[in-house]
Amino acid sequence: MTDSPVIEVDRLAVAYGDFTAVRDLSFQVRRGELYALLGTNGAGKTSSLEVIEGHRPSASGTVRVFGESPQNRRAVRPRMGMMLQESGFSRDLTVRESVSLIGTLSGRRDNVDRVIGLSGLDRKSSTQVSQLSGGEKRRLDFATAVFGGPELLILDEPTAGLDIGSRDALWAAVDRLRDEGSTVVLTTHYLEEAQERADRIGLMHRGTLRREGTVAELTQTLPSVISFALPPGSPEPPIVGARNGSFHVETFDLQGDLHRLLEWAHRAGVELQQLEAGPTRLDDVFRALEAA
Ligand SMILES: Nc1ncnc2c1ncn2[C@@H]1O[C@H](COP(=O)(O)OP(=O)(O)OP(=O)(O)O)[C@@H](O)[C@H]1O
Repeated sequence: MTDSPVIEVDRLAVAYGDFTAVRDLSFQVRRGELYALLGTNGAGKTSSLEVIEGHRPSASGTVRVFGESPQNRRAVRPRMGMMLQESGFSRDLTVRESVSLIGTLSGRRDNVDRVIGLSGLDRKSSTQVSQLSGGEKRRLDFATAVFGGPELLILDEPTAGLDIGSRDALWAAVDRLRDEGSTVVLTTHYLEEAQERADRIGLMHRGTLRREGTVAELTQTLPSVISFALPPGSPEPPIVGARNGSFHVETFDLQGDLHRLLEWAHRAGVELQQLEAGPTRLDDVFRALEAA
């Protein structure tokens, strides 16, 4: 059944001793989508992903990956590539040996040199893991995750510590996998990456899912902002919201209010200084979540 979700999480709880890190978490990831699980520090994203990856048992609730329990390694592992926050590479192995070993363990097939090239590690192929920089280690993590073009790719803060060129290369490789039909689950603190790429977003805070939807659905719950200043002696503008001599207007009708303001300024011959207008960003949704 191609329409069944790739991941189904139903009332998941994750506990560390007496501490419940994740509570009543439910969400589904559909085939081919990029689902971003975002949240504040300690919200429970990695704990949840670890259950999905089969690395951690749940305290309660159910998780299904391709319809199987994630503990069923034999069924799930060949179909899932993972880029964890902490990799477990042996320090003595070279890049090439690491990709080859993890590739074999994944149960998928690929050309080791192709994967090394794709991850920008060509010149480090014979270097030991212990001699790689932090960013190079992340590239190696990525190489092993995408080995063999998995149907499901789990990326836990994939671009943390990567320079801009490495980020671009990583996203280009993810885009190629998505073109081939792969499903991606992403956590990141770079909200612009999620805003640009996610089909849907789940927002976690203190162990629970607080919001879920497309970027448009999440951002339309908060007003957009228009801000500007006026030269001394200017007439009153048609929209209200004065603050310290400048104007800061929150609106759910950005286009209409901006149109009225510009028309008024044109007719009154008033210069709108430092004019800024823009839709709500994911950052604002995030801040509202933390403040709640
Ligand atoms: N091994 C552990 N033992 C005890 N508590 C843990 C352990 N791992 C995580 N926690 C706690 O569980 C909570 C959730 O942690 P988790 O790493 O899942 O959060 P996160 O959303 O991935 O955070 P971040 O964005 O900071 O990486 C935190 O309060 C954390 O301190």
